[in-house]
Amino acid sequence: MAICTFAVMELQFYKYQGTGNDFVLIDNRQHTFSKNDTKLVARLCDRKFGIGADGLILLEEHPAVDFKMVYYNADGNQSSMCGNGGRCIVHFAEYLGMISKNTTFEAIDGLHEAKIERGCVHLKMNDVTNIQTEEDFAYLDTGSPHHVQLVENLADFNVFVNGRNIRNNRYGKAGANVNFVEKLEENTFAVRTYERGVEDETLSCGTGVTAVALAMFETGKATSNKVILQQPGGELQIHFNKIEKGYGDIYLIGPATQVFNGIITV
Ligand SMILES: N[C@@H](CCC[C@H](N)C(=O)O)C(=O)O
Repeated sequence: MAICTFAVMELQFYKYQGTGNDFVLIDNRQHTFSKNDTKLVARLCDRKFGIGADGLILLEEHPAVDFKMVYYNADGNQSSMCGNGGRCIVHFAEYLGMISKNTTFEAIDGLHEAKIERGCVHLKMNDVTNIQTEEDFAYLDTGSPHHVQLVENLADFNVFVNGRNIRNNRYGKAGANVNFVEKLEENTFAVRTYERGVEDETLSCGTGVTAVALAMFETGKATSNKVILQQPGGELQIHFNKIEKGYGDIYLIGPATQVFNGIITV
């Protein structure tokens, strides 16, 4: 078997981060990037053999709204909604000159509106209607599935071991993302997340902090509809309204930054 392989294609990429959750973004309006190449996505996300990222996002054309977002986890598989990735792709669309300050785009969980204001992307998330609360945790879907659990002394908590156990043992084959939370002050929480598909702790998770804010409000541990979430990668805010069957007008608010761009031969 040959041990040497030759690269065949040059790929323009853009590396982004949103509160430390990092992504490779690709402008795929010309459909040059194959959507079913799990191995290639995993290699591009690999921190030693590739560019390095928690996920990869394709920006594609859409017939009715500004663009379409296609999201892959670092393991190479297409997955459910990514909130931080959603904020990054809005910044990317503005960088490409496709939008100005306001946009509507389609992701796997439907349409999202967003606006860019004073360096922050305000991303509207879908309504959340079903929050399951148990004695010591909550489970809800904010575009992606999330387990939310309060712990003491979050800074010293083993997120990797406990997150992986809960992800594998409680949620079966599909799994879930697992968020550990500590209340810091009224309506401010520290959050650390074990992410499905990355299979590790990430520095931030957008759908995760959305789940935490709603679960804390639902269980009376937050009293405001504006909640601050502090994660290892930085701070995000969630604003929302109580609606008849759950929560609506949910906004994930925070920065999104292009770190570098380049060409990789694949
Ligand atoms: N980092 C994301 C969540 C990405 C999806 C997740 N790993 C899953 O497969 O459920 C975010 O910011 O929301």
